[in-house]
Amino acid sequence: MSVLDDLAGGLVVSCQPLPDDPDDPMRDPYVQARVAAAVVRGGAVAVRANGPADVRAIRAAVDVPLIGLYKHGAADVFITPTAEHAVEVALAGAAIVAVDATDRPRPDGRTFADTVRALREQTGALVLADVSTLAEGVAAVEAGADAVATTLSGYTAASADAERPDLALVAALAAGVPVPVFAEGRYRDGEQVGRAFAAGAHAVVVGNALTSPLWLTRRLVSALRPGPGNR
Ligand SMILES: CC(=O)N[C@H](C=O)[C@@H](O)[C@H](O)[C@H](O)COP(=O)(O)O
Repeated sequence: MSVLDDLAGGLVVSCQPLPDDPDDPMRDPYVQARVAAAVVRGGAVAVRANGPADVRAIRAAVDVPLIGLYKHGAADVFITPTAEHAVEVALAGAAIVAVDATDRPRPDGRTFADTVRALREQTGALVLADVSTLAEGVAAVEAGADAVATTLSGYTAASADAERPDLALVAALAAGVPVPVFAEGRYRDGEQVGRAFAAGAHAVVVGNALTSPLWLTRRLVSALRPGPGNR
């Protein structure tokens, strides 16, 4: 039995500050650990978290498996861009490490397969490949990924026109790769989560719609403002 089996049919909650706002007041490991404790109390089967400090704090606060990632740098590939980032977040307490597995150049010039190999040599963590297309998912599994996630659909040139959330990619991956598929990215309500499971998702990851007061408030405030379509 792998830790992935424990997540089948479950809701994973991503507990992270907003990446595009360095002054998000939620950017604090203690705060993220309390958010994680709340979502686990509410029924989350796993928590996704960014960076060794948050992963360590959350690891101490909850008993569920952690999906760790390490956002770093300003290059296109910024979700766990190197093997060193992957190892660091695994050693902080992530049972599963999420790594960008898109076909874009990586900042260290190595391949996704190199990163998977290094992580395996140094830790017991599993690898969740964050992809934006079916082809990237197939390549990631060939390179050794234990699971794939639709996290980066809508964030790459190749997926700019994809639906949001990308249920078609969930269905294509579920039919096209022999590993668990995580539906992630822009899931906002229970109806969308249900559709992801119906499309073949192993688990569904929800972030901002559950864990970011900043994102939620900005969204509501901008909907209240008079403007085209809002009158
Ligand atoms: C593209 C990127 O950087 N995604 C990140 C991945 O960890 C997070 O910023 C997202 O919040 C997460 O994927 C969950 O998605 P949403 O918050 O839409 O439910």
